[in-house]
Amino acid sequence: MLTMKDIVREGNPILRERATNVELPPQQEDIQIAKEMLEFLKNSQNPELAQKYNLRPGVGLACPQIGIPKRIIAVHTQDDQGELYSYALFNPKIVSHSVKVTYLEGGEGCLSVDRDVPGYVPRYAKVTVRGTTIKGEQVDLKLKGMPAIVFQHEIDHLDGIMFYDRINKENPFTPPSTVILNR
Ligand SMILES: O=CN(O)C[C@@H](CC1CCCC1)C(=O)N1NCCC[C@H]1C(=O)Nc1ccccn1
Ligand code: NI
Repeated sequence: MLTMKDIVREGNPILRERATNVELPPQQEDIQIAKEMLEFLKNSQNPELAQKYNLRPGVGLACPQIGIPKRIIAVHTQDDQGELYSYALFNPKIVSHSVKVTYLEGGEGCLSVDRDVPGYVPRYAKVTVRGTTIKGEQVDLKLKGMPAIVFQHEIDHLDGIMFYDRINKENPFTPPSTVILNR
């Protein structure tokens, strides 16, 4: 099982690389990786297991974070209606998004970042994410709220982008507003 020792931390160049697409249909090796990533998230959200194995609770994980530069992500989170979003996706990409931008009030963190980096992280309020599931099916996930934010955080990892890259340098707490460009 994956534990925190498997999570690479900032400074490791792999977090700044572009991860490579996995071959489709997904091969056994990649399916195994995806399953272990999802398992880690479930374990990390189980108080007994998190304590027993000293896991930091995670709602998402990207393959580069376990030292493998492949385009595989796992998400295990709830939306504000309490609906569970539990997915492992191969080669995920945002195929459409809202103009509207949102952000987590408390800012974001990262299991690969052992420090607090305050500030609002602008995210699209709604996204459609296309990817391939462990079963080999292509899905288009229409997401908003927390799931939308988590998927965007994970897909950024596949392109070597860390959450703090998106925080406004001048004023980290400027609420990211959607500027409709004046034509
Ligand atoms: O790339 C993936 N990662 O780095 C794990 C991150 C991913 C989330 C950060 C913001 C959006 C996606 C993660 O899950 N965390 N970041 C560090 C703190 C703990 C944890 C977290 O935010 N937990 C949480 C948040 C809301 C509700 C419940 N739990
Ligand atoms: Ni992260």
